[in-house]
Amino acid sequence: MGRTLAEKVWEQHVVRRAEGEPDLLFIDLHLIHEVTSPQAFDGLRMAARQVRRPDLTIATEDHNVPTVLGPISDPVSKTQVETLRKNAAEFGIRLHPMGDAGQGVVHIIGPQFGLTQPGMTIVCGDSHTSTHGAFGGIAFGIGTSEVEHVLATQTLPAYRPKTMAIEVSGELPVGVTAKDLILAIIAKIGTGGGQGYIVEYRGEAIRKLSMEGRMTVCNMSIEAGARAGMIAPDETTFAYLKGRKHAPEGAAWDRAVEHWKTLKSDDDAVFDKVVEIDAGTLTPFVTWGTNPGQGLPLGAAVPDPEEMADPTERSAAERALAYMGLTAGTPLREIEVDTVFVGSCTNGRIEDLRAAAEILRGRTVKTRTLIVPGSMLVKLEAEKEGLDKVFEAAGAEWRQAGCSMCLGMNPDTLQPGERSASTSNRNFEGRQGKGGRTHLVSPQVAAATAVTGRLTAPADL
Ligand SMILES: CC(C)[C@H](C(=O)O)[C@@H](O)C(=O)O
Ligand code: SF4
Repeated sequence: MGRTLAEKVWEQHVVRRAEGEPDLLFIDLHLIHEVTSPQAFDGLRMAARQVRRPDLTIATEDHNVPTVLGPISDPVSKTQVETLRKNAAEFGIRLHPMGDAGQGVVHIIGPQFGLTQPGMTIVCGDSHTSTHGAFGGIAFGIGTSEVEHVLATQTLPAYRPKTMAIEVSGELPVGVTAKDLILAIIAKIGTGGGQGYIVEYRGEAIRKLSMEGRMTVCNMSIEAGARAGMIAPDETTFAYLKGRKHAPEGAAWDRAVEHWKTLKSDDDAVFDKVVEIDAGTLTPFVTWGTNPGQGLPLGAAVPDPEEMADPTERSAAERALAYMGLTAGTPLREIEVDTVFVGSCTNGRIEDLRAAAEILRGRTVKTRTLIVPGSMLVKLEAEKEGLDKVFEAAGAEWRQAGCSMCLGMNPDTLQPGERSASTSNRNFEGRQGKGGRTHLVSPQVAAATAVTGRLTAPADL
């Protein structure tokens, strides 16, 4: 019987297997940030251990950094960042600190440097590590004790998840993006729908996505509860990687591509579960609630919990509407927002910024609008293209790289009761600041919303 892509990559990394025990996997790349690493390094110190493979480990500062130039004023954030610097120096780990040209959100810098490659196992103490699966590897988030294990041994014990195929047939209509697709997928299968699975996104619509789009899709796998998300590498993947700083070169590149071409599910591979979606039926998607599965097409209205048959779904919706300050039946297009955030590891890449700039060019924003490049390199690229000027002319704020308003761990937050349209991946209660209300959207919808002050698609402008 044929094997799935996930099974192939997994098998290639098993260094020890024993009956009734988790497999011990070799880890090809370990990404580190300031929030989930301090105790792991403390553990190493206490056990007098070294980092086994500093060459396969890379750190960046992202969650706690301010996105305006200047020092960190919050004492907790400052300590976390200083601790990471101390640990990186002591254990010999490459670090991209604030102000460094390589700094950025951990899931943006791996791919941009070509560190993220097909067929790899990649881990990080961060749930959105699934982003890297867009290159055809197995990438997943781990807890801090696992971070310590990987630092010490470059291996990780893990049980192999089941496999799910999400087949996306057809073509995304004009104006419908990878973000709309993944929001629609999560609304369909639910925030627990992927639990226990590695999802492989397949089909014509996936093949047509750029690497940026594929990363957006894989990024949010975790929001459907999946352990990881992945997409088989192809010419789009190879073209993206070629010439990047850590990509193989010359003969090594040719050998790598030969291997990468074998990384796909066999035609007769059997998935434990298959979900089918027709991309052609999709329209821009937005969330109305407090989990990423509570989403609807922008043309719909705020749903009525009374009409929900499932009691759990109904009470979740009631609570969400109360928190979000929304009334059932209100057209989503009439919801007014105070703030627009374009950024994060979901939509903080160059293509996302270009899309937002295209809409904002020659227009003026009605809301506070933060445009935050996912990395300093994205910032540089955007500035070379003059996108910063477009944003500033429209009245938006152009910032330094970081997680920013994706989560309230730095100065970019919502005030209680404030409402945002945000290109990030989580709309949980308080996610962007205590009492803040979040609508997850694509960069295109975010930019159009900034122009009107209401949830808007570019086609409405
Ligand atoms: C702070 C970190 C542990 C967290 C995560 O694991 O994802 C954050 O990145 C998030 O997006 O919620
Ligand atoms: S940008 Fe948001 S989702 Fe991504 S790592 Fe940072 S906080 Fe987590």
